[in-house]
Amino acid sequence: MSILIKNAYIVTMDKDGAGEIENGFLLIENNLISKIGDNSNNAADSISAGTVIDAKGAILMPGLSNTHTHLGMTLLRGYADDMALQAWLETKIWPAEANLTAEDVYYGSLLGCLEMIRSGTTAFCDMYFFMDETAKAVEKAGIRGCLSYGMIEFGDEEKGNKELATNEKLVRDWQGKANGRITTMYGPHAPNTCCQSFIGRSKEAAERDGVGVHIHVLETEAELNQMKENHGMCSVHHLDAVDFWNTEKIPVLAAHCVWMSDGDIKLFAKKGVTVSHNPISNMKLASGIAPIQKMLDAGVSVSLGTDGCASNNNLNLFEEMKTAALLQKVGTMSPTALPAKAVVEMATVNGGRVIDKQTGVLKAGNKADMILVDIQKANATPVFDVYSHLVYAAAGSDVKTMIVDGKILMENYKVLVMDEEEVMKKAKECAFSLAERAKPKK
Ligand SMILES: O=c1[nH]cnc2c1ncn2[C@@H]1O[C@H](CO)[C@@H](O)[C@H]1O
Ligand SMILES: [Zn+2]
Repeated sequence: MSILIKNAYIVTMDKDGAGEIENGFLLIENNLISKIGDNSNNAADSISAGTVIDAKGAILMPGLSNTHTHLGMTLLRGYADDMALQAWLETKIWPAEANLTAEDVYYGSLLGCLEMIRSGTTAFCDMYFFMDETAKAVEKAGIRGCLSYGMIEFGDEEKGNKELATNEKLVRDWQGKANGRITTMYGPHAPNTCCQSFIGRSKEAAERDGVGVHIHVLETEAELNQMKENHGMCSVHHLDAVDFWNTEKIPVLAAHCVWMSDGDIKLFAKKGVTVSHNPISNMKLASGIAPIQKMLDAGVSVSLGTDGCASNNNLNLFEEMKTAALLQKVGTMSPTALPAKAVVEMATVNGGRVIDKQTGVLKAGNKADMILVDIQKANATPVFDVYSHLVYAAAGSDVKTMIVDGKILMENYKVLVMDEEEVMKKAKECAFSLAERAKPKK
């Protein structure tokens, strides 16, 4: 199987390599990129391929990576808004989740995959329940998923053992499946919903199994205050005591990181932790503004995430890129903070690196995960600077074609891997039935 894409404006995101190629070609053989180059002299004409895509009028770039989602929560899009995080979780979200079924999570996940395909996201890191169902949805949709089970034990050892066993089963059953598109992590939920020793144990299990860890950390000021009151230190230092941030053996992914001190940032830089910045969720729940420019200056690898659809309320990383840039500028009162190219790097290179080292950059030998962004549109006229266009003017709905692992998932706006109408219909049925079951009993 080979695919040749030609006449594209290629944004490789390869710092040491090709950079941008105004009129380029890219050859895919099986699931890998085998060649990439300049086509202004029609060099691609001598290459034969099974499928040829003429990408004139489009940007070819690495697919985006969404490093923090709860995919099953797409069913709860718009279910509870305009609330503070703790009240939102305790009075609305957790009671609804208590009624979730496997079928709900399957269709919620499939709907999430569909939305990601339509808006340019080729890979994501998830933390939720019924993860077999999310894995099945990822298998069908053709994208790349790094799946963790959201473990919550509230200091209860017996519950903790069960939670660890459930996550372990996910790792055993799915790690490396679907030609490596499905990978797994351990997902201790947060430092204020899991105790320190449990989080330490989940890190040990992850190292034993050779997979990463994914956690929420310092999302709210309330968490910071609670940790200081109960343990005399912030969540980052509390978990450093069990060596949680050590990335020598496995990747460590920390979502939110809004209330990080300068010392926390230094520690993350030194340890090599990947941060998932979720600006829209942080704004919607009024959690605060994460110090992203400071993190980048300190050398922390920062990626982008949407969080679940109940706190965003979509999975559109183009919106997230623009919001990230704007929020940093207003947060630091500096218009030069978080410039466009740095944001694109977060959504591609940095996110890709934590999911699969062979993704996030278009270069020979990497996996063939990429998108075509349509620029024959009013909102793309003119394009002076491609990064500025992608962050400030482009929309998720401008993504016209997606290839993951060498397979075309969407071509010229047509999704090839599922019946869209059917998926939306089923997801809607599941969502309304779930809301009905979650109503308080009289
Ligand atoms: O922003 C958030 N902060 C903390 N928890 C969250 C957030 N969004 C979703 N969940 C919750 O995390 C668990 C995942 O396993 C779920 O209970 C989900 O509702
Ligand atoms: Zn979350």
